Amino acid sequence: MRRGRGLHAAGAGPERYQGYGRGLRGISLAVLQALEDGLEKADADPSVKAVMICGENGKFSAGADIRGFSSPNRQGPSLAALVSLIESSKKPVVAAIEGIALGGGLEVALGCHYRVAHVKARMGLPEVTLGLLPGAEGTQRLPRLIGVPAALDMITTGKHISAHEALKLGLVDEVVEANTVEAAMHLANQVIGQPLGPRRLSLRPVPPLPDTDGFLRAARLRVRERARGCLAPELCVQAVRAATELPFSAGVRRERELFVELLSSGQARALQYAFFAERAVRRWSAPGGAASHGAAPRPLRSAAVIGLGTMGRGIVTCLVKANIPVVALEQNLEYLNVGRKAVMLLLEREAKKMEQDAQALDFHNPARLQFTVDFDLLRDVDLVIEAVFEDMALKKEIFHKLSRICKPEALLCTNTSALDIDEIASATSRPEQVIGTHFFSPAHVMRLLEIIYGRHTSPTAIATAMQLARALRKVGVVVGNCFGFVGNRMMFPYVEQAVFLLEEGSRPEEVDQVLEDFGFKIGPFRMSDLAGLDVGWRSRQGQGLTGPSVPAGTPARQRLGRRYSPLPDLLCESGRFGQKSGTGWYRYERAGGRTATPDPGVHSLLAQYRHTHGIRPRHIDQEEILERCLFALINEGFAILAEGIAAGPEHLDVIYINGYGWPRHRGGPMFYAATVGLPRVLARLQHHSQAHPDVPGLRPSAFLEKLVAMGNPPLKEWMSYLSQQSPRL
Ligand SMILES: CCCCCCCC/C=C\C/C=C/C(=O)SCCNC(=O)CCNC(=O)[C@H](O)C(C)(C)COP(=O)(O)OP(=O)(O)OC[C@H]1O[C@@H](n2cnc3c(N)ncnc32)[C@H](O)[C@@H]1OP(=O)(O)O
Repeated sequence: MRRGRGLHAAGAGPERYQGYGRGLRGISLAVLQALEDGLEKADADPSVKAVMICGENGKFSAGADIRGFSSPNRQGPSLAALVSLIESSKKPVVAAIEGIALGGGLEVALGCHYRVAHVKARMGLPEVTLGLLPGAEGTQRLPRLIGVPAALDMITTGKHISAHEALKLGLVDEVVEANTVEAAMHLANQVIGQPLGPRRLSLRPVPPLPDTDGFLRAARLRVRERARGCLAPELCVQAVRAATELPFSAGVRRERELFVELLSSGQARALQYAFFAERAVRRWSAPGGAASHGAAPRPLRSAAVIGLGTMGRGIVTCLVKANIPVVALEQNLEYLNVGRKAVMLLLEREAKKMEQDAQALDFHNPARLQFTVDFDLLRDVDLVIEAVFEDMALKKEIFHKLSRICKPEALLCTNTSALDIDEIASATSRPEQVIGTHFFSPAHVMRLLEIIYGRHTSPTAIATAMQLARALRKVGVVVGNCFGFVGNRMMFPYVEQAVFLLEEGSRPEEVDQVLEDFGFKIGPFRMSDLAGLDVGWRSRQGQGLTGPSVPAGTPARQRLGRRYSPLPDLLCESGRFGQKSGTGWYRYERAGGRTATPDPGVHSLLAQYRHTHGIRPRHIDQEEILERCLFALINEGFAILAEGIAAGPEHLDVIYINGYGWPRHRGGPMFYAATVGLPRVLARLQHHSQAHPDVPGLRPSAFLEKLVAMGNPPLKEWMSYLSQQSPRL
């Protein structure tokens, strides 16, 4: 059998037919055409008794070309027609699934009469993650094959399942360890002459449930709750409902209507943008022209983590999960023992979640995970991640020690959320090996890794840190060095606006509600309570914004000539540190509790505060809350782009989606700004800035003004309007 590119249609008889495509980049029109031609020929050729369809290079198919959904020449309908054509073939058609069968690829396999999968193959219908539903009749065939609950789970989550799971569900007929194509040919030869009716999924009834309607109603509520405004999961449920209530052809029509609704919702465009943005950020560039394509990473065979606080514990856990042997270091035995217990607990929980793979973690083996107070054990590791608390002096002391102890090529990472990487690097004799790796809490869960290069960081160090992100299954985003880097720097004006809104008349729960309705996983006040209000308090003390170092006579609501709100400081001074102390912007059931309840104590504190400062509270509507918080954040994003701290708007969006709970179906803050339209963002910032002239965060960035003056160009062209690339890139 000859193998080319793309899905192949081949005869199990003497004639073979094949089609060509673009492999992982999706089923192309050429592949569709070739499959159609092949099938028609096979049907017409009496010497062909059966047909086998396989992919190229060990991959069945990654599905439709995602870029095609936003192009005027959409290929959708012909894919559905092809699936029907396969199913109606008079000769048995067998799918040989190797590697992956995703989306339209799996729908092609569902049109086949039999499916054979390689043991390592993975299958799924990830359309929902792209804001769509399986629109080539997949929502109608899958429930008929594996039942409503399992089909709904696959279709509404988009998860990939293993060959073994697929076999258990009845999605495939056979799983093989050897040659899948040969096994499929063998099966094809065996089934020649057997009746095809029962194998045609469109002719099968959907297996009934005791209460299908109740099940689907509950499922709809569940996905709506989880989706936070994202339409696709709910419409997926509606499509599956159609399969249970309508004949196949009417169900297909309903599927198509729902698909078109999703395609035109704007959310699909945002989610597809996010898909490509996450891939685009893998390509990075740094000062002096260094870039991903020219830099090779060093091997990462072992690592050390310094500091077993919340962040350190999570980082150790993800390194162990990534199969990288770790030395975990604390400053004394007492802290080490506390840290060790916490890490073991985390790993046990992770092992439970991973079920059959748990043994692979092997974390009781000292060769995999070692706890120590001895810096000398860091001598040979390839990578050190320092994760002590945010204290510049302490970090510098540690890095000075590291540069004496570690081997010369070891990568020295600091887990910091805001501190100057160059200053930390200056404590070493090898600043080219020093890099910032900003993990997000909980570090073993959150997908983002902000990677910050300093003035001297080498391209090899950046490439190695990106490799680390990949090994940890995180999305690494390379950014420049400035206070707060990208994520936190954009977060400061957002949180600042949220607090100003409280001064002016809002309540924490109102502001949170508006932002959670927008789609954020958690509003700014719930988030601050979760992170701990003392963290920001300590940082503001360090910056001289609050505490004894503030010069006498400084107005309470002003610092450095700009508006300042002492409200968060007042909360901390009264022992309100958030969840950990049981009170913060909200009240919790106990210290460490997680259920936030609006707190009358905070309401009266706000009333008292406004009275003290002569502020007359006013009603603030949802639009103002949204605009002031979001546009301030976006405005900072434009300043970051103009300064060259990030290579493009996609970087900011990927950071926000993966690290800050920005709703993915809104594509990230910069994509959202483009959706709203830059002229409107500018006009509203101008409006709010006029109302609050002492708030620099609302003053429109020059880059935003320039883009509007240049006619509101599309997001992908923004960076070309910077007069020269910033010195940092
Ligand atoms: C007018 C309306 C009519 C209504 C009728 C509508 C009918 C609808 C018909 C069909 C529905 C079918 C829908 C689909 O099939 S949607 C696509 C579903 N597939 C996916 O979502 C898979 C997406 N891809 C992945 O998850 C991964 O890429 C992977 C698991 C396949 C491989 O992962 P990895 O090895 O990590 O590689 P990369 O992710 O880095 O990918 C490499 C490279 O390939 C690009 N790419 C991957 N998949 C696609 C794709 N499906 N389309 C386009 N491009 C794809 C990816 O972007 C990378 O590109 P690079 O960054 O430029 O290298």
